[in-house]
Amino acid sequence: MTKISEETQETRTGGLTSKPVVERKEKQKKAEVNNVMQVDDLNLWYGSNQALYEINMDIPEKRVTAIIGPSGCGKSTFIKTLNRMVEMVPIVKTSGSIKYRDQNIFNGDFKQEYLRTKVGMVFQSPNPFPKSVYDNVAYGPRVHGIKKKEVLDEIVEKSLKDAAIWDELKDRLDANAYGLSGGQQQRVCIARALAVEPDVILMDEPTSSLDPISTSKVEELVQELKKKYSIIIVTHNMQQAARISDKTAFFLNGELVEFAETDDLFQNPQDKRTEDYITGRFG
Ligand SMILES: Nc1ncnc2c1ncn2[C@@H]1O[C@H](COP(=O)(O)OP(=O)(O)OP(=O)(O)O)[C@@H](O)[C@H]1O
Repeated sequence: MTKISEETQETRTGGLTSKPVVERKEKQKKAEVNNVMQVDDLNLWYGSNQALYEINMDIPEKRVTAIIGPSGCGKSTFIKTLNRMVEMVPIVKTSGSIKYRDQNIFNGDFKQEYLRTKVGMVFQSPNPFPKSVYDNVAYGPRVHGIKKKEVLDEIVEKSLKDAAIWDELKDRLDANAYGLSGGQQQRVCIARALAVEPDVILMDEPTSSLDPISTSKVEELVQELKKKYSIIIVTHNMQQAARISDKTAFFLNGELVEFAETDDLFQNPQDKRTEDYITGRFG
């Protein structure tokens, strides 16, 4: 049973990024997929309020994994747990384990700085520093001790190219990032995340504040980025999840209700709650 109509599928793709469903499925079947992160029995509490319940999830390498679900279901909490940013809230407690490349990130000897380098994050609203485009992108490498101008130049160029914004900005590297459009700012923030050579990129509703053209640029970029990086993207927009992700996780009230290949989840959901959500009966 097709849950999203042909017409919606046409509208949502706009002919930009999607491949025929059958072709995509074939590709996925052929490809051997490793996991970059593995979440086991994860629970999380804000003080006495439990926000995540017994989450088990293997996150595939070099794929786009979408997290969907109604407001307050724990999507942001979940992805911020993957790089332990959630623990910036002092009342947070967790149990269970999250492995990044087979090492438990909650272990005392797992360096948080290393985790944040390897598991980068892009936020809902573009948040460039009030500095030049160049300094924004060079910020992380400088913090990591890279000082040589030639090396920084190379990193800045490569990161902006990988974020598909080099051509637009190569003559404006000294311009203040605040003066860019929202969509350009978001791609500079993606370049800033890429500059420290992450492995996983967490994106928390990265297009929710962008116009449709900037949104489609970021969506196209995500398709490019997954060739090198593993991407986990929170989105309120089910059409976006269907357009750009390989796997989708549906969260509800802090539980992971269903996690499947995106086409399967949208076309043949196994749980009634998933079906009700994707067909718009709630949320
Ligand atoms: N800093 C915090 N302190 C206490 N409770 C919090 C905090 N952040 C989130 N929560 C609670 O945790 C639960 C999950 O929130 P979270 O923001 O992860 O959901 P979400 O699915 O990302 O929502 P939205 O789609 O609205 O962004 C909610 O009940 C929320 O109130």
